[in-house]
Amino acid sequence: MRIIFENASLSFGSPSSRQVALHPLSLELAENRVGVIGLNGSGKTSFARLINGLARPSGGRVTLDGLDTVEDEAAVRAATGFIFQNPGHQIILPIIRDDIALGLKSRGLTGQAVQERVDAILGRFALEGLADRRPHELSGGQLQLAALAAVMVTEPKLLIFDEPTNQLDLRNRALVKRTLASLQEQAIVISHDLELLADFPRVLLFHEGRLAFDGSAADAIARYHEIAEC
Ligand SMILES: Nc1ncnc2c1ncn2[C@@H]1O[C@H](COP(=O)(O)OP(=O)(O)OP(=O)(O)O)[C@@H](O)[C@H]1O
Repeated sequence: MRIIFENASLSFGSPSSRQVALHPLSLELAENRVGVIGLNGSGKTSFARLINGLARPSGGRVTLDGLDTVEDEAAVRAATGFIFQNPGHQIILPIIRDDIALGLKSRGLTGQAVQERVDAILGRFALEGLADRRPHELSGGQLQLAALAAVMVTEPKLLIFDEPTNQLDLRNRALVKRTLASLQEQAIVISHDLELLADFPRVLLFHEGRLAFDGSAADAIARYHEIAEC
């Protein structure tokens, strides 16, 4: 999808105590992989939430293949999948299989059609043996994959990951990294795990609500080190 920010901004609070999360931003993204880095509170999640319409711009507009995130909110939501920082919060039903089916049922699918698509996505992520478990019976990495499966079962064109390796050990990080690398879908990945983004073609660095750098992963990470140390 071609994502276009036209002077899009996001702020909170009343005019007398305004908190600017993202200053007006104009940019265009079409790469298959885009990384997003920056210090805590720099505006990364705000940027991501503007893309899928979870946040409405306070000024300007954001479009995805010409769909406006406000005017065409339902179509934008259907085209995008957001994988939250804490998969434990994302999975809401007690059994993994039922949670994965939920997104399909809420789109009006029933019976065999749901079963087939759930089985297909479980197979894709090698989760078949875990499908009847409860979320607390999975490891952090398995939970992250289950959350991803629950989003991907509805076949969004664009995936947005908010810190997918947060709190994962080295083995689970590697699992998530391999999974990301194997996805055909377009993905925007917010992460403090710089290794995860090292081979991304484009990385955006946010600082104090502004885009501070936009370019190769190596250059963005080098600039991030300079910012973090001052
Ligand atoms: N709902 C809100 N109300 C008020 N201020 C907010 C709200 N959401 C975010 N902010 C502020 O906007 C700024 C940017 O927040 P954002 O969550 O986009 O940062 P981030 O880069 O994703 O941070 P982190 O790495 O800690 O997740 C922060 O100063 C934050 O406190």
